[in-house]
Amino acid sequence: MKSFEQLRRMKQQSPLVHNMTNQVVANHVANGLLAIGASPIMAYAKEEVGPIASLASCLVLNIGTITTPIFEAMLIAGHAANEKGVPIVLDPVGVGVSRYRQKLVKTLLAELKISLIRGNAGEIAQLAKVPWQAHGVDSGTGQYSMKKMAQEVALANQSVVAISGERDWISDGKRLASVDNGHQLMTRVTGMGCLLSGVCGAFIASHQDLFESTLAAHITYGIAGEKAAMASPFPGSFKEQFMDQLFLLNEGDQQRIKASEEKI
Ligand SMILES: Nc1ncnc2c1ncn2[C@@H]1O[C@H](COP(=O)(O)OP(=O)(O)O)[C@@H](O)[C@H]1O
Ligand SMILES: Cc1ncsc1CCOP(=O)(O)O
Ligand SMILES: [Mg+2]
Repeated sequence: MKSFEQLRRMKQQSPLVHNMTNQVVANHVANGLLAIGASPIMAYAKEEVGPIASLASCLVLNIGTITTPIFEAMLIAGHAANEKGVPIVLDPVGVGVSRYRQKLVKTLLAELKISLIRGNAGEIAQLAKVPWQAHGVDSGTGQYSMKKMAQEVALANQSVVAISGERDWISDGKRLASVDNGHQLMTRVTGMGCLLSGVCGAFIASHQDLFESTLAAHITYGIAGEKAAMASPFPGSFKEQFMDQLFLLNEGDQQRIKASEEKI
């Protein structure tokens, strides 16, 4: 796994990541992307999202506080990105909480070519149509195999799928990997999944292989979480430490990798 080589390449390129994210986390996502070495831009107006998505290195669509005008702008941005071959990440935040979100996500998946669908177990379970007790925007609980869910949703949508949690699962339908890096405190700060979606976008933008770059993003992000938790055991200071650790990630952290690829 050449995760840190990919991190270095990403930093060199400093990809422009166009985020159409939610109101809760926009600042957190922009700061995290800057800390790790990417270049964020947030833009939502239908009049400008097409040109911005066309010149970006990646487009991230996050439905966390979606409204109909933003949804319509996402379609414009998405079509522009697809036309130029700009990869799209979809974070279906809380897709299980309302029929409205389900309908919007269905349309996004039908109309756009999405490179990566990244969400927690509750969100991906909703897309997989398997029983799950999601808890608002949090993952909740369920019995269905996460690795099966990742594979199935990847095959159904012809995209890479990443499910986050204590163990992350990444699949493109043919390959499957798990990542055990990360720390429980990451669930005590809002926007940690949303920022991960942005970071995945930055890695994908800088590498040819979607599966490998998604894996590298999860590994490095999880390691930053572990290092931040060593320095601060409480959510407020953890959040600040986490930003610092995104900035400090380097090849010396290689030995912290806890990930494996499985044959399927
Ligand atoms: N229990 C946990 N232990 C370790 N890391 C976790 C745990 N839960 C989530 N993470 C990490 O936190 C990050 C955000 O994941 P998650 O909380 O599932 O996303 P979301 O905020 O979208 O629900 C990921 O990097 C994931 O690996
Ligand atoms: C709390 C909340 N409500 C709507 S979006 C949002 C943020 C979700 O962030 P994350 O999925 O990264 O935990
Ligand atoms: Mg989330």
